Amino acid sequence: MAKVTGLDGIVAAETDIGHVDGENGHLIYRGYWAKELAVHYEYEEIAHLLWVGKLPDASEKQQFTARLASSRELPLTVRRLLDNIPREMPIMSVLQTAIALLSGEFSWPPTLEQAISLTAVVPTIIAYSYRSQLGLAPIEPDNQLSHTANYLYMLTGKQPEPAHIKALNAYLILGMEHGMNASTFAARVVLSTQSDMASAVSAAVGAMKGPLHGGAPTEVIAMLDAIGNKEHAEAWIRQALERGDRLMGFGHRIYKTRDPRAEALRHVTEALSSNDPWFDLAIHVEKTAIALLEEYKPGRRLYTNVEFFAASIMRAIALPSELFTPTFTAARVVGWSAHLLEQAQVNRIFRPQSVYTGPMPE
Ligand SMILES: CC(=O)SCCNC(=O)CCNC(=O)[C@H](O)C(C)(C)COP(=O)(O)OP(=O)(O)OC[C@H]1O[C@@H](n2cnc3c(N)ncnc32)[C@H](O)[C@@H]1OP(=O)(O)O
Ligand SMILES: O=C([O-])CC(=O)C(=O)O
Repeated sequence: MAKVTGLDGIVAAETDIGHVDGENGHLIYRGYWAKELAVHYEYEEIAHLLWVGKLPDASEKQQFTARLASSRELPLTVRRLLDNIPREMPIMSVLQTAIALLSGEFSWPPTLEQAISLTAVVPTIIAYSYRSQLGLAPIEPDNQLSHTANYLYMLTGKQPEPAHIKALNAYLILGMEHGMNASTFAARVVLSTQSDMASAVSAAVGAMKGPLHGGAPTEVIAMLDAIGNKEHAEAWIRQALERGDRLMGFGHRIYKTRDPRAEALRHVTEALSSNDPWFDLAIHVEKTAIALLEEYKPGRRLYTNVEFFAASIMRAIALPSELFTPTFTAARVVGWSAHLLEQAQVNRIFRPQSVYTGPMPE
């Protein structure tokens, strides 16, 4: 019998939120192409779409944006925690701990209000923790700025460039939702025990940080730095594949063609990075890697995933690599909480089976 691993092909839930069509390379959020939403709408509007089920009209958008902005401040308990946590703790671990702390104020069943307050506070926790690691004073949120602009502002203390806001907004929207990926599944499993939304999101953050999931873009930068220039790309990738290493930013359980988010992010990055030799190298490495993956892993259909160009876009807007996975988390918290609201509507505890392969008693 074939080894049972990874729940490959198993349907764990029905959802109205997002659809990942892996054969055709399509991603749909509640009936809309995600790649279109990313360039025509703002973070707040797509959060509304994913949580409430429809795009907001102008007055709904205004009210909803104000609601989200008014929840950005850190609760005192979280501020105290962040002031006392060791500085060298990775930001994802800080985030996981801070969200777990908030679970004391959350209870079953999950609500839209809870989704708003968690989503609003995640960028503040990231920026507070990032600045504290650098020995810098925190920047209070500016409620006149959009969710995306305020995140960049809290990181740097400077008014962000419009082109950076636009690019980050597109990335955050494309990162919000992706069906039953590992972190969303983890969140739904925790909530299915009638635990609270913050505990479920804290578990999702733990799943997100692994290098096979949301931790990959940092490794993409490391790979490109190690390759260094176009002339070394082929030899470097061959050696990696011969050692049995995985190329970060390539391969996907569902996409058997190019991830549509990679395509969309490549276009957004191109607009910011014309004449950037690093981006030129990234394009060359992508092409070389796809060809070599087919040579070393024939028939596995391994293509670029979102993380390859997530790394490029975050680098292009001058985010340091330790912020890559936290920034992805600031996007995905919307999808997690949308799934948790949905899970509560149809809840039944998740309890798959295992096949016992150990010895039996004498
Ligand atoms: C937001 C996201 O989470 S996007 C994904 C981000 N993660 C990465 O970029 C990490 C690199 N990619 C991977 O490790 C994988 O492709 C995953 C984790 C994304 C998907 O894994 P799975 O669907 O379980 O694929 P699985 O591990 O079964 O791989 C199938 C085959 O392709 C190979 N393969 C898969 N991805 C890669 C890769 N990136 N580099 C080299 N080989 C790979 C495997 O070694 C395996 O080969 P085999 O048949 O000889 O054993
Ligand atoms: O769907 C997956 O398995 C991983 C992924 O791309 C995501 O979570 O965005």
